Amino acid sequence: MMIPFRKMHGLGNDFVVLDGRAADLGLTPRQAAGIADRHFGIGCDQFIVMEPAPAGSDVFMRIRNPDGSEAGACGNATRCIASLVAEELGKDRVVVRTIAGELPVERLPGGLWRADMGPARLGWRDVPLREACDTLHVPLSLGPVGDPAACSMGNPHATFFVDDLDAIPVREIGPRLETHPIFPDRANIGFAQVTSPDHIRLVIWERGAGLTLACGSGACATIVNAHRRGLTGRRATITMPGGDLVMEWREGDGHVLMTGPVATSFTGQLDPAAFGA
Ligand SMILES: N[C@H](CCC[C@H](N)C(=O)O)C(=O)O
Repeated sequence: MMIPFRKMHGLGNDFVVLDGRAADLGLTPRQAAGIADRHFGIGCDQFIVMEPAPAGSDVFMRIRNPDGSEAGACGNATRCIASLVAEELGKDRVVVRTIAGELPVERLPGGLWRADMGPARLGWRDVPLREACDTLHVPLSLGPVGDPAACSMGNPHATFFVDDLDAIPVREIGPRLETHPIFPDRANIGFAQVTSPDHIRLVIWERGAGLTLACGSGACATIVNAHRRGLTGRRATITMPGGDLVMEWREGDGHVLMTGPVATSFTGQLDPAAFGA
């Protein structure tokens, strides 16, 4: 049985998007992993399925990494899915629901979308961490990095602030930090170089996906952790290999606003049975 898919990305953080709203697609984790495989499948950083909208939202977004793990947040995909549903509904503002909450997203001029990614969760149990500790200074170091700040955006993030981002061996230390026992659910690992009070360079080793060109929830965690550390204001542009996101950690409710582009690369049809049982 052939089913339609859409290949999308946000700053090169790419997704295969399927629509499971009319009927459960019945995909197995093995089929999802096969579709996400860059050699034997279509290839993507995350595998996204749209599911029926719970009350108070316009769509439910199910997020899986290529390793099959489910995630509670995906900022770049949130903008992409919002743009699809907004077009369908003829609206400029929609609500995307994930397992972590309701995310209002609005269309801005110039093809940009601003997502309210909800509040940053700052407690050690929120991240989560293995034991009680100050999430502003997590007792962890490896090679040239150490002393990260940690928070959750519905998924776990640790941010290492560095002086020279280009000197960090991300591919070597990223996977070791992702799976460090201090993170019982693993973690997305951000390496951030603050270049001014309103600009940060960021590279992310993503949980369950590895090195990506951009990470929306990672950018959210970075602006939060940078401001908590007194390194930036509440607003900053975050430059990742795939491009820029404009970020704000809003005063008052502590929600994180993320503004950036969306793109469709191509659409097609696929047969799930071709990717295993
Ligand atoms: N790898 C992440 C999910 C995708 C996050 C990223 N693509 C984004 O844009 O936020 C995790 O396991 O929590």
